[in-house]
Amino acid sequence: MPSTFGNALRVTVFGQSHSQAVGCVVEGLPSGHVVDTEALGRFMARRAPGQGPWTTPRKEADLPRIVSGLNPGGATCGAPLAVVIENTNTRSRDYDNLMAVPRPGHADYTAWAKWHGNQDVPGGGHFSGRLTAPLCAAGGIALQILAGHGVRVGAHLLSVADVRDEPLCALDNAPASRARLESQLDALADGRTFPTIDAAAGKAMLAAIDDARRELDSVGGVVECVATGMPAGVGSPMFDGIENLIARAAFGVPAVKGVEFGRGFEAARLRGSEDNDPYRMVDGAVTPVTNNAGGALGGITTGAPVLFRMALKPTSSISRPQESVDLTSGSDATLEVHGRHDPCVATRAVPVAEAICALALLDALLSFPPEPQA
Ligand SMILES: Cc1cc2nc3c(=O)[nH]c(=O)nc-3n(C[C@H](O)[C@H](O)[C@H](O)COP(=O)(O)O)c2cc1C
Ligand SMILES: C=C(O[C@@H]1CC(C(=O)O)=C[C@@H](OP(=O)(O)O)[C@H]1O)C(=O)O
Repeated sequence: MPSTFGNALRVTVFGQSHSQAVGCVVEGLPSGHVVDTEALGRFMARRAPGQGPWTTPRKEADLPRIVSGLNPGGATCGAPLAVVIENTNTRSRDYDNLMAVPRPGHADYTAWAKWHGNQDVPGGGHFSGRLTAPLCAAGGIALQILAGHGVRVGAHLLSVADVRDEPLCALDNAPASRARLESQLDALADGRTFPTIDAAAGKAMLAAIDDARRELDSVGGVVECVATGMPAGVGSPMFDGIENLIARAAFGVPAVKGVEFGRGFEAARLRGSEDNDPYRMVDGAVTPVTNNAGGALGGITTGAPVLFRMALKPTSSISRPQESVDLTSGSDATLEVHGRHDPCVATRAVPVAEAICALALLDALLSFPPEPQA
């Protein structure tokens, strides 16, 4: 069961929600990058559980311990970089009744169908959202390396249930829109606790999450992510394009059910004359005037911001009685899920979108850069 992705930059995640630790091994990082461990810690904290009533109450410090891959000066040294994050706050008894009765919507039944009882159920095992902690550790380092190349990545919670935030200003590539986008990213990076651009939208989202939680239910949401500063010509046609790499990584994030780029599904309702991004020469460079493509054509970057959205389903572990089956007796059963769960997983998936975006783009830059012009 390979839990690995990437080409020149390869990331393998390991661990289960209630094993001693989760972590990752990152191969192919450029050497000589001094990891800013404080910035990495701050990035990890944005994803960590136990932040408030809109997250699972499980408290974890989520300290990324880098156990290899750095030289004595703290710089990447060319060897595989390994990160370990301890699991300190597990409560496996919450899962006693789930050993035989799978939760609808979680991976309990599919894991049983594959491994016939050998799978690790508590905390969701290797399927847990907890595995996004090592993704953030690897992605947090990739973000720092990309920043050194002038690439900036930022994400926000575009919607929860029916409540929408102001969208990122990235479908238009005019200078005024680019300036507006940078100011949106500045605002999102100001240390705010809830990741919306519009604070009022954030408040309404929190209310929607709280309503669902009090009704023993959950809600889903959409995370929108952008990367600015990617040069044109990075990527590959067919199977290793920018969209392929990002989508492959995004679907590794538990609960992601859809990914779209640029105008996304809305483009299917437009005419070519509306959807095409015209070109103009700006300061001697070919520049798309608009960005319906979301920064890639033919799998290769256009130089406009790379823009994608990922849809996360509502949390499957809800406290209402649900219909399931008892796998040991082969009979129908009613299930009540106990324990600590996120009432909306999309809120904590915002830094995760940034992490997988950074990993995919750094991989693309290392694996499929533009060829030098003769
Ligand atoms: C950050 C994050 C936190 C999550 N927390 C929970 C949770 O508390 N309870 C739960 O049932 N699912 C949670 N999930 C989702 C499940 O892990 C996921 O639905 C499950 O592994 C099945 O995978 P699938 O939905 O991608 O098919 C979380 C996902 C993420 C990304
Ligand atoms: C611990 C995290 O989230 C966990 C993700 C998760 C799941 O099923 O995905 C189930 C819960 O696990 P537990 O029952 O052990 O509390 C969440 O708390 C985390 O994201 O760090």
